[in-house]
Amino acid sequence: MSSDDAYEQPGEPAQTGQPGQPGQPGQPGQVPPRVAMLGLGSMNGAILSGLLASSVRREDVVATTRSAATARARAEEHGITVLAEQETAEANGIAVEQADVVFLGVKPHGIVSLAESIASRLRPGAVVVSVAAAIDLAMLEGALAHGQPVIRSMPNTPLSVGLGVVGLVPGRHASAAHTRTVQTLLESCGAVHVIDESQIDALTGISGSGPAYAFYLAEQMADAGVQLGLDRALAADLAAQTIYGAGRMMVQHQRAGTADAAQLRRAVCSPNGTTERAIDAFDEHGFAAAVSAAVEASASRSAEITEELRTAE
Ligand SMILES: NC(=O)C1=CN([C@@H]2O[C@H](COP(=O)(O)OP(=O)(O)OC[C@H]3O[C@@H](n4cnc5c(N)ncnc54)[C@H](O)[C@@H]3O)[C@@H](O)[C@H]2O)C=CC1
Ligand SMILES: O=C(O)[C@@H]1CCC=N1
Repeated sequence: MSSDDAYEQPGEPAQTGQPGQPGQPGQPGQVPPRVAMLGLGSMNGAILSGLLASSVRREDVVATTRSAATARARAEEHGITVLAEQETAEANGIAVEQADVVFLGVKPHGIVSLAESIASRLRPGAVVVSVAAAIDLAMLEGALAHGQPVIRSMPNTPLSVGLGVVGLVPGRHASAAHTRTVQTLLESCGAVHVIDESQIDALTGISGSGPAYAFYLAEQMADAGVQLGLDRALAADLAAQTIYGAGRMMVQHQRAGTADAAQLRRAVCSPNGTTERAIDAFDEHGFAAAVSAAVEASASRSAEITEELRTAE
């Protein structure tokens, strides 16, 4: 390793966004917020798992689904109250009545009508957090009562295991205290960045869609291992544990300021060794261009959906 590649061993990072910080809801002396999760699919389900494992009491959560069968399955899985629209026409309105924080977790095209349907049932101080791609603050605020606090967010599914990352864009009526409540809640299961709305499409391209890029890389690594003669289970575990280990190592070093991704990569590449050949192969096959195009495509699609929904209004 050359001197510019040298890196020190970091301690455990302690900074904003790390789970396990003081001041989380649910700790002694703090009243945990009451939470409503409207829609309990991949994303809201991941947030719910992360919150229940860290900072929110089961009795303080009410969730909703469309079908009764899904409501029963999710209620059993998470040990919470889940109301189904199929059985209770007012399920979403009922779920939000006592809530301090309301997560809107349906597909983008359903967010505005969902917000409109609960507008009159929300407590005036309740903060509404949309997890939807592409739905901007103007659309959200326009669907709710004047003055209702709103935060646009872009989370990712590793929140379910306490290792997510979330971008938050506070709306006009979200006070510092509202933002702090949501930030503290989500910091119990991931890193949180408060950003400007102009940055959210780019953030979506990196961290919102990004877990899929890591899973795709793992799929391809495992497939390549099988082609080299490994059995599928071994190849899949080698790929998953390698991405997990590299990710944790990179986060620790980057946050401690001891090494960045490029330095860590170079430290694996022995001169004229195996990894150097692999990185050369990546470069010959256009790896950097492919990643750049993928992030750009996700960010552009987010902006495109915003335009589609705005013109459909
Ligand atoms: N899946 C992901 O990794 C991420 C998703 N998002 C956003 O999260 C939102 C949800 O996406 P997914 O969870 O992937 O979709 P999903 O389809 O898994 O979940 C949406 C759920 O909402 C339910 N639903 C629809 N209308 C409802 C209603 N009126 N009342 C109650 N439940 C209702 C659906 O039955 C479904 O189970 C989207 O807006 C997406 O942009 C954001 C970041 C990452
Ligand atoms: O694919 C999507 O549109 C959503 C938003 C970011 C991740 N999943």
